[in-house]
Amino acid sequence: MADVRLTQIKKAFGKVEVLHGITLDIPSGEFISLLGASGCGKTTLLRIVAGLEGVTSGTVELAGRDVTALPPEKRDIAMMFQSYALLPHLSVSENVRFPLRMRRIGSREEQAEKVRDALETVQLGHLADRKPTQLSGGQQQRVALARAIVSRPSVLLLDEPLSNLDARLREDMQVELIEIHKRLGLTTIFVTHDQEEALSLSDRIVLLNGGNVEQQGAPSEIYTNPASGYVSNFLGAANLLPAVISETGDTLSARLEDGQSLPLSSDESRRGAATLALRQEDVILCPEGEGQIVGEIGTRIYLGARNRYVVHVAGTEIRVLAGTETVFEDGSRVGLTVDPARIRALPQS
Ligand SMILES: Nc1ncnc2c1ncn2[C@@H]1O[C@H](COP(=O)(O)OP(=O)(O)OP(=O)(O)O)[C@@H](O)[C@H]1O
Repeated sequence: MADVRLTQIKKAFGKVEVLHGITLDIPSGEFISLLGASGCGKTTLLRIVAGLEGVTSGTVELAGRDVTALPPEKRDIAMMFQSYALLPHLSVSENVRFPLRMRRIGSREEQAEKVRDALETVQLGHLADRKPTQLSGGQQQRVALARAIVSRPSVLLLDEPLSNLDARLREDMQVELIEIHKRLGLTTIFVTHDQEEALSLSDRIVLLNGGNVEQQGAPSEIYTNPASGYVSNFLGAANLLPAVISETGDTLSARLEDGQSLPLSSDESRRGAATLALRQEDVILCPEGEGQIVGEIGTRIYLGARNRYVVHVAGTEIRVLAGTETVFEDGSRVGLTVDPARIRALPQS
């Protein structure tokens, strides 16, 4: 059964409609990410699930119960925000206990035990008596997470919870989130505008665009099968090249704007004007004349274990991730090869 069911959710602020009829079923225990550019409506949708924002029309059901008209405290959910808002005058354990006190959940002893459990889960048991100001940013974030999970809500809502952390801490917290999710099995809705974070954490990604669902699916599915140029572009993974697809005898090829052609897999069903999506790691650079097409190196960006090249090809620029064994100099002509099975043909954008 779906743990969270959103049906035709519309939301307007004044005369401006920002959600245009979102329908989503989230099964129990799933980790789902709402991904999308700033202003696409992610936070508004999350606040609607939490009950912090009303809907203009549509329904919110939690565990089969219509909660559309219920206030947040009557919904079995917890939310963790980007600004984790710990109470500075309370100790770590008192902060974590706070929602239990507010909702009058359990006796004092039961509350103390739940707090200990939650702090152990985020590995902060040893800091229970500290004040938030005596903690690092990452530790404060973990206290906020403990506070969100202490009442064992059936649904956990996370609004960009890692965006205030530096890159290293962020990675640690991502791993921790995955582990906690596995251990507790909470249905989790995670809002982010960071595609890598969404790809690495989620069972399913829902990509929003301007208040509509643009595409949803497992991370690998969305990554390898973007339904539109927008998705492909948003995932930051693919280069988009205009092309015309045609068949000559048994061979299928895509003619680029400068007349060069790339072979396509015979499985490709699209014909005519299209947009090719080539992922940066799928384009192989080689000496000019050895590739399927030619281009010219614009810039090389050194990334440590890899190089990223900007390559001018067919009147546009594409990005290519390559190893460091061979270095191609700026301005040199190169060949480019792509396995036809790795090329996606999207509608013309
Ligand atoms: N209380 C409000 N009153 C009026 N407009 C609002 C209100 N809250 C949000 N909006 C508008 O609704 C749209 C969606 O906002 P929302 O915060 O949901 O986007 P978001 O995808 O979470 O963006 P971000 O990643 O920047 O937080 C935006 O255009 C925003 O300006």
